[in-house]
Amino acid sequence: MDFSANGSEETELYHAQIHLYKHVYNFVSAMALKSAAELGIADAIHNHGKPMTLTELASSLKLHPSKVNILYRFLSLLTHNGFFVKSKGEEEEIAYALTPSSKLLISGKSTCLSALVTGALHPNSIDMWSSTEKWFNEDKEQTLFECAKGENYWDFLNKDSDRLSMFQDAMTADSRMFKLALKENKHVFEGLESLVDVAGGTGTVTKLIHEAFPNIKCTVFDQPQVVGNLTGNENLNFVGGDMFKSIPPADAVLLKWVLHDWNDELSLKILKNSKEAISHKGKDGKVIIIDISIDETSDDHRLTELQLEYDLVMLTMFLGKERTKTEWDKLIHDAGFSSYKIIPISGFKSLIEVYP
Ligand SMILES: C[S@@+](CC[C@H](N)C(=O)[O-])C[C@H]1O[C@@H](n2cnc3c(N)ncnc32)[C@H](O)[C@@H]1O
Repeated sequence: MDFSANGSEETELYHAQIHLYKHVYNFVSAMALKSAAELGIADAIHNHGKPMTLTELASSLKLHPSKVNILYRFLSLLTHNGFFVKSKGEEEEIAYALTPSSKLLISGKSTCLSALVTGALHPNSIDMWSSTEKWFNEDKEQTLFECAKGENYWDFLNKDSDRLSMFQDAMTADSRMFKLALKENKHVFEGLESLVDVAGGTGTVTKLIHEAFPNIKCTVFDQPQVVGNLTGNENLNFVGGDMFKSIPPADAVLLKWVLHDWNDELSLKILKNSKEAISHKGKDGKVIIIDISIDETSDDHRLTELQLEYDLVMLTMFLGKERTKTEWDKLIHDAGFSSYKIIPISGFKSLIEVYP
């Protein structure tokens, strides 16, 4: 479409329409990506060892012949969106190759994010969005999830072991990416004798820390139903409990992807309990927070958009929030800590070292 009639009212209108439609249909791109993860397209191309033609791909995915053209249409959008690239295969047929983004869907790799894609886009997480109107109009403090399903997300998960494992698998996928951040930020953990990973899930992050620093006594602390059946070794143990009551003592408390689940009042409680847990180390203890820190001055539109989208996910699921630098500053000081340092890691998250 030609918008060369610069500045005309029509041009502005067309731009506005495209902008609006683009945002309306963003969900189609998300769902096409989910289909790619479910079908295992990246695995098929990876296992083939070279770009695959549509026919090869459809046959490897064991699709019914009537679905080959449907696969082609999905691949067209996914290719446009940067998940595949087209090249010329043998006999000049178009073949599809992986890109850095679709390589994140190869199963068995430490960087595989398929479980995050399918978990985040599962009806369990998506259905609630049809209740936003009711949520806005109800005179009640509750999450959108609660408004839609009649119970909070944690109760919903805890009722069904398949749901709980799906959630933990999504978290595990995200946590595995931490390996890179750990490599780049070894100094944060050097010199520690003990560490407690609070709300550490099934321990993916702790295991990576344990691998890199086998001498640190690591504890994964989470709800009893999450860690109850897990066993570790001499320097890696699992403890069930409630972080709002107390946290096991250690030189350092790790809070990865935790504080964004909670509002300021509850986050303060977790931070104060964390301060208590490191109190035996005096000024040498520390709390390590891994979460998003929104930089309001950033001109990276895509990054800020992702961070703000995460903020709405946290709000709707948990009444939690992604915090700006200013909000972190206030929360950390309100919890009684004296100083902190924000280190950007893994693209859109930050590691915040907090000192008593
Ligand atoms: C978003 S997940 C983060 C898991 C992990 N830190 C990670 O990055 O993969 C939040 C975790 O908080 C745990 N949790 C929720 N309430 C808790 C409580 N009261 N005490 C301890 N853990 C809790 C959940 O079981 C879940 O594993």
